[in-house]
Amino acid sequence: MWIIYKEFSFEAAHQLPHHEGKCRRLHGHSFRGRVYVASDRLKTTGSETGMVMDFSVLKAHLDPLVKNYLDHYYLNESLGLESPTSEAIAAWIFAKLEEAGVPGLHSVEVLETCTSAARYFSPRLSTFL
Ligand SMILES: Nc1nc2c(c(=O)[nH]1)N=C([C@H](O)[C@H](O)COP(=O)(O)OP(=O)(O)OP(=O)(O)O)CN2
Ligand SMILES: [Zn+2]
Repeated sequence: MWIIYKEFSFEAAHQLPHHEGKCRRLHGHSFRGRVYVASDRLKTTGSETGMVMDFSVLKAHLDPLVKNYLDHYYLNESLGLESPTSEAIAAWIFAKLEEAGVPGLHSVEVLETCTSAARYFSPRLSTFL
């Protein structure tokens, strides 16, 4: 079994209206993230020979999401989430990539700060934690 990932990053603002502390206020982060793809085989033909998937394929899926919804956006609005926690953002990105048909999509991780992150797994892989 192999698992590969592609990292992405974006600067964005959000607020968590239910939070009883500082995160209730409008604030921003330099978010970082990783999209993970898993496979039990490597490609045996073409330019992706020896790969689970070319990293550039993942980048091509991520770039429009970053450009159109994530980078320099107010996430409550751009993602249509009342409370865009790291958990909710990771699930939102996962759903978009799943909708786009990324094969072998395993999980999406979103790091809000250097020390805080959430990772959303496909429900199909709920036993794969
Ligand atoms: N499970 C979650 N908890 C919190 C989230 C979240 O998305 N999921 N988000 C926040 C806030 O948005 C906050 O900006 C980030 O939290 P935190 O790690 O507390 O940030 P700090 O930089 O203040 O961390 P320190 O370790 O205290 O420096 C809150 N919780
Ligand atoms: Zn925050």
